[in-house]
Amino acid sequence: MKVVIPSEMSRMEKRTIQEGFLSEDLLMERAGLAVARGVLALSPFPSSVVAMVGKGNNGADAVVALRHLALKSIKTAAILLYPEGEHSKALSLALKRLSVAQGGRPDGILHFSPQTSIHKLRHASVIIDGILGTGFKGEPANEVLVAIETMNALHVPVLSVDIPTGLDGETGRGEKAVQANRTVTFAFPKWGLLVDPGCRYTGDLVVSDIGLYPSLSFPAPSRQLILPEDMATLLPKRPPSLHKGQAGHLLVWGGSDGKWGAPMLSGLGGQRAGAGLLTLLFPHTGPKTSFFPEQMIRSLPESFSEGLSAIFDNIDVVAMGPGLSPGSEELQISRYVLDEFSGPVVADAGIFDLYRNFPMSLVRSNGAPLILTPHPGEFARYLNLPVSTVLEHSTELLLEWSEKLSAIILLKGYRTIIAAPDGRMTVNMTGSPNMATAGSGDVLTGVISGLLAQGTSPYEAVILSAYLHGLAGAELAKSRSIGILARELADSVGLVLSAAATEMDQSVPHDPWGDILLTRPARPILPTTGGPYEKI
Ligand SMILES: NC(=O)C1=CN([C@@H]2O[C@H](COP(=O)(O)OP(=O)(O)OC[C@H]3O[C@@H](n4cnc5c(N)ncnc54)[C@H](OP(=O)(O)O)[C@@H]3O)[C@@H](O)[C@H]2O)[C@H](O)CC1
Ligand SMILES: [K+]
Repeated sequence: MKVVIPSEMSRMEKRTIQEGFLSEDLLMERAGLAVARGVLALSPFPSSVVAMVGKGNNGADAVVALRHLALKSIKTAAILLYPEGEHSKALSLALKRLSVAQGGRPDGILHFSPQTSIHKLRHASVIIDGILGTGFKGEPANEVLVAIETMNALHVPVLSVDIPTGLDGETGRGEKAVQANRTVTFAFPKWGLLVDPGCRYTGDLVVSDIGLYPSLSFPAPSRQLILPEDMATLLPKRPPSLHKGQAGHLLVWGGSDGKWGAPMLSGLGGQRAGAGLLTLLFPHTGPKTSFFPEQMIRSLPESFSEGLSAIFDNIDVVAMGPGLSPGSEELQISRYVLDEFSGPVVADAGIFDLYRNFPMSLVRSNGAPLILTPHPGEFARYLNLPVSTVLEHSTELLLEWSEKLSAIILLKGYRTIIAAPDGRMTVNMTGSPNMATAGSGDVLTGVISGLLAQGTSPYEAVILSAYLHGLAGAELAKSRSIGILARELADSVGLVLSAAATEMDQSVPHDPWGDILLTRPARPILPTTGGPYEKI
């Protein structure tokens, strides 16, 4: 599904109006109706609905919604943050119409003051947040901050129009934003609503079609969200005559004393994703058998400088780094893999420590595909940045470094983000807290590599793996929400992959109006920055 940033959305809106396809008035009418439906979904029989109204069209949408509710005999009030003289034209008109629908009630349209508005707000069944939408830039001004704090301090359900006020729709940043129970966004989800920490403020997300000009001639979507319907086209094809030699040979290189399990789990992830053959490459001091009998072991010779080509000759994909401890030999082998091996390489875990003093060297001189799969702690160490910076600026950092390294980068997290050097970005919404267990990330590295081994193209393999890996965790959570093992997660990947290939329900949930409901997270948890990732 296409995902946009606010500036892109405003351009589309302008174009729709310029082309004479729909007027601003009609677009707003549809937006306001969608918000009114959203209010009734939160509270089917509201005693009163109050909207906090800024000066622009976000506020106008909220006022249109109030009019539709007022016409259903629901008690409504618009609380204005700015004097009439500062209102947009559309907002002024929407307020005039609201006043008619309210029968000219004097307490239907009021001015905001923290002291006098609190009573109305506290007794509302739902508060509509129409303070700022896609027009928001920088940090919320003081008067907006006061309004945000007032709303967040109350225990009244909040519905945000388009974007929770204070949230940056381009990056998902927003230290002081409205904590919404539901956000009704228009036409396409905004990137900042989906990524962490923005998703924690959004609540349930409804994407409502407001009838934009069809086939807007914008470039192919640069940002997207993976939905079940995208899966079928991405899955590797397995013809009836397939034999293991055609399903790809994956080599996982990694491990060190105390960490031999990591590459084994990556191998298992690759096998559960369908790789035909799996070899683990260990130093000569490493184990000679795997925990899993289906995995072959190859030991590096004591002096390996000449023997590397024989090892990598018949390999289709290399995954390197799980459990790896950095050293000069490791640097030498990684250089061989990056520069001489011609297939795709997936680099994880120990590789980031290996290259942390010279991050710009983690590139492939032969131009073959490179995929990096750090978690925020690894990415922060690799870039020599605080973890909090990586978490706050994940969108920008991924775009910058994926271009610099000509690599696809997948940043693991509550909402995993994937960036490609050409500027494409994908956010993944599947997952479950039961995946917070050692070896989860190793399995993901394996799943990506396993799909690559079967010929899936790199970007597609990465986004599909993120989706499947999260789905596997969510499926497991149905029977066990705590205490799962990474090997069980790998098993679950195999099951969801099989189900996806055969019988998966490929429709996106939607209500009778056609509004798409994207997520129903538990009561939002406030974001954390830094800390735990530094320890792993
Ligand atoms: N997408 C669509 O097709 C449609 C969207 N609609 C709705 O319109 C809003 C966007 O409306 P817009 O008027 O462009 O912008 P806002 O309402 O979000 O913001 C209005 C003013 O807010 C001021 N501003 C900006 N940043 C801040 C800040 N940090 N603190 C305080 N105030 C801020 C700014 O005014 P200035 O005078 O300060 O420049 C903005 O002008 C969209 O979100 C949808 O809800 C249409 O209704 C239907 C079509
Ligand atoms: K808003």
